Amino acid sequence: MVANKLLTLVFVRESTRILLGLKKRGFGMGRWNGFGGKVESGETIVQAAYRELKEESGLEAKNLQEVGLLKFEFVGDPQILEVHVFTSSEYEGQPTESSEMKPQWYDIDSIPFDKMWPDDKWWFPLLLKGSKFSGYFLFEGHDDVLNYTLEEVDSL
Ligand SMILES: Nc1nc(SCCc2ccccc2)c2[nH]cnc2n1
Repeated sequence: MVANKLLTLVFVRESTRILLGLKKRGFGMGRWNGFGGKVESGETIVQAAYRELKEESGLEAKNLQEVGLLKFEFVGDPQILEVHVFTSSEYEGQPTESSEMKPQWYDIDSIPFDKMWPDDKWWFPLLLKGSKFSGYFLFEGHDDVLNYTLEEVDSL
């Protein structure tokens, strides 16, 4: 059994808009996404979520809530990405460009799905309506989802 790679993904949400970041390099470069990254040894998943948001956006979240668990498998790659998705509605600071991400507010009615990971269009509506969700996506390359499962859950 290959150990999953633990990752975090944080979306800061206001009533009518959500903060996304344009990934400037590395995995997912050129796509708008939430803020996140690897869980380092010696920190919890939640601590990693706070840390990565601060590092990548300049924002200090005050109330992270875990809302989703997503697993991504890529054909030919034994490592499965296990992404813990969080939202925050209270934060301090101003969105600040980092080496990794260029932040921008998007109205929740005009999310740029064509410039995001292809799976997002399926689970983002669940995030926006406040559901908790769990999903698995099998990718071939970074653009094609071969199959997926996605369900709303009562608890993660
Ligand atoms: N939205 C979304 N995000 C990711 S990776 C998120 C976790 C991450 C990884 C590396 C740096 C920062 C954040 C995805 N992978 C496959 N589909 C996907 N959809």
